[in-house]
Amino acid sequence: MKVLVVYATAEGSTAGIADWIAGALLARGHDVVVRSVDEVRDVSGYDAFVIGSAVHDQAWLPAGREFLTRQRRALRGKPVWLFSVGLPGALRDPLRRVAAWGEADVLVALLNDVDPVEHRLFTGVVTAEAFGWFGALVFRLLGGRFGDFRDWAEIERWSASISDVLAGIEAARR
Ligand SMILES: Cc1cc2nc3c(=O)[nH]c(=O)nc-3n(C[C@H](O)[C@H](O)[C@H](O)COP(=O)(O)O)c2cc1C
Repeated sequence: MKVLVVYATAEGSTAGIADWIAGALLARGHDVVVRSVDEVRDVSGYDAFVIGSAVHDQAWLPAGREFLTRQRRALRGKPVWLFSVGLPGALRDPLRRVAAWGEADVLVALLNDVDPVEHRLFTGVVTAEAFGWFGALVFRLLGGRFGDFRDWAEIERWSASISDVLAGIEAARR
């Protein structure tokens, strides 16, 4: 099975997560290609998909949403995993929990186009520069922290679970 890992990023941390997932699948013997959504026109050669986007204003980046809409017919009937990259891990409770609840809203907006096996929300890299001075000030006042919050162990575990499902599908086809 040929797997496409594809991502939409503004600042690069989603690309890093996509690269990690692709590497983890490759290490488990899968045939994997990793690309930005802007680089992919035709997905007909792929059998499974891991698709991720950074979250801005509680929604996927337009390039990520457009990819799903553009490819919805090609994705139908194929296993698709979705991941979103936001900032819950950069906040403290109770705001962290409120931000994590937003996962449902982010996901619901995607379900018109795709019926995923699973969706995960990861925390990415949060920088003051990306927010601008006012946004950064508000974020700090809310108790937010800047930094790289990507949890590689969690991402590795998720990649391993994807690999197990792919292996099961491959075994059933033999
Ligand atoms: C303008 C802006 C808006 C954002 N809005 C949200 C949001 O609504 N929810 C969230 O969880 N994270 C939000 N974030 C945080 C980013 O999703 C997070 O920093 C992520 O790691 C960015 O991924 P990227 O480096 O691939 O662009 C926002 C970041 C920026 C710069």
